[in-house]
Amino acid sequence: MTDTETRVLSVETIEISDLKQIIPLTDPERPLLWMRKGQGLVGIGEAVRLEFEGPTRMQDAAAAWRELVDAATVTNPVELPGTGLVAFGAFAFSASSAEKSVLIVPRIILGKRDGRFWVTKITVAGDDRPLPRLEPRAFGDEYRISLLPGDEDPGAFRADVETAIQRIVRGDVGKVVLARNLVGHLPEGSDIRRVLVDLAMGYPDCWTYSVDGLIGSSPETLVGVSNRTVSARVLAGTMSRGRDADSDAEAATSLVTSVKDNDEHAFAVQSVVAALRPHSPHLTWSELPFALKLPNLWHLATDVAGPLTDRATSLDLIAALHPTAAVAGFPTDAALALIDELEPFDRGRYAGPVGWVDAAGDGEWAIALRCAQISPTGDITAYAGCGIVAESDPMKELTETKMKFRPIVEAFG
Ligand SMILES: C=C(O[C@H]1C=CC=C(C(=O)O)[C@@H]1O)C(=O)O
Repeated sequence: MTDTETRVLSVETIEISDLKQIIPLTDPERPLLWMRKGQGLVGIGEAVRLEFEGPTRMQDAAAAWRELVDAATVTNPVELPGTGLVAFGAFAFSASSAEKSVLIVPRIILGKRDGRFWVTKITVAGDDRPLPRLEPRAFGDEYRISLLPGDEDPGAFRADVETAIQRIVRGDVGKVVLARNLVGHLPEGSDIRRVLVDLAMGYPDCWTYSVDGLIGSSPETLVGVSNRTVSARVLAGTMSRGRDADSDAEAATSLVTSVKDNDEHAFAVQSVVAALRPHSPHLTWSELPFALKLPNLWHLATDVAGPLTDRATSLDLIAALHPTAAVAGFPTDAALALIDELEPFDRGRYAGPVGWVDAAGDGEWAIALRCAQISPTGDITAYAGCGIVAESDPMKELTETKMKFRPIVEAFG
């Protein structure tokens, strides 16, 4: 349902004794999923769909969500994060994107967290359709899909990085994040949950998500809000994993001591802290970033956290944070202008916020990285980008995009 008239929802969460695998429960062709370390949420069906676009898409979503929540009757004795009324969301990176931003309230949500399990059923006043069945569905046929260069070949991407470096040296911008894309096609009727299982098993410490055709495994928490506490994990600065234990340790050491990567990282931390401070004046974070190990690469990482001193919801905070310097650059406006000039494609929801929000406004939102968008006709577009600073080397940045494509390329292949 996409009209603007406020829906009256009736929501009931009950605790259940067990829930094994959650991915088989969601829809094979339009799965709704949010998962990390084996726990999370799946949605079945669509009770309400709200669409947004333009420069105020996140603020509009925050306002629409407040209205929907105010009109809902919620029975929720479980009171864990992710229980009661919840919407899954995915937002376009750019204010001028042709891709819609969405909040989707499923008809049924199943969740597991800290050894507890629940089912939430959501009905819309006047909607007499029976609720979808709540049982695992067998996986569809296996498939292997190759993803090939999309709007630019690797040489053109390297040339863009070279141009970006010149602009940085000239002083137009301090850092810019440039991305490229890969494309492929998913045959009709393919079971997308196969890719999600691969991502969730291969990258258990990342957020594996699927919202309205946007799928991926992101290591970066844009913002989490729980019990009036805000948290974020800022990533920027990347090194490939070593082939053996010694070279891997060396890779981690060279990342944490790299001036180029630390510069790139500092921009990203500053942008997050500046956006969150008005809502959380007593934020804390470590002075030096740590090396976060993923199966395909190392990242420089900083965890930021603090108590919220206002009534900001997680949707208000994604509006305040997006786009961070980890996905746009710094200063933001100059970086966005350079992205518009150099990237020959619409990023869609790549590098935008993806996650969920509940009735209290709490939620978990990642930056949509290591992802692909699957269109309703099966076209797949995968994205990966890199932070460019004055010391960047175009060839190394191209190699970095290849490492960042790995989760998605391997999950489809
Ligand atoms: C823009 C991406 O990664 C960002 C997050 C972590 C490390 C990054 C980097 O080292 O460039 C990027 O800022 C991407 O994966 O497409």
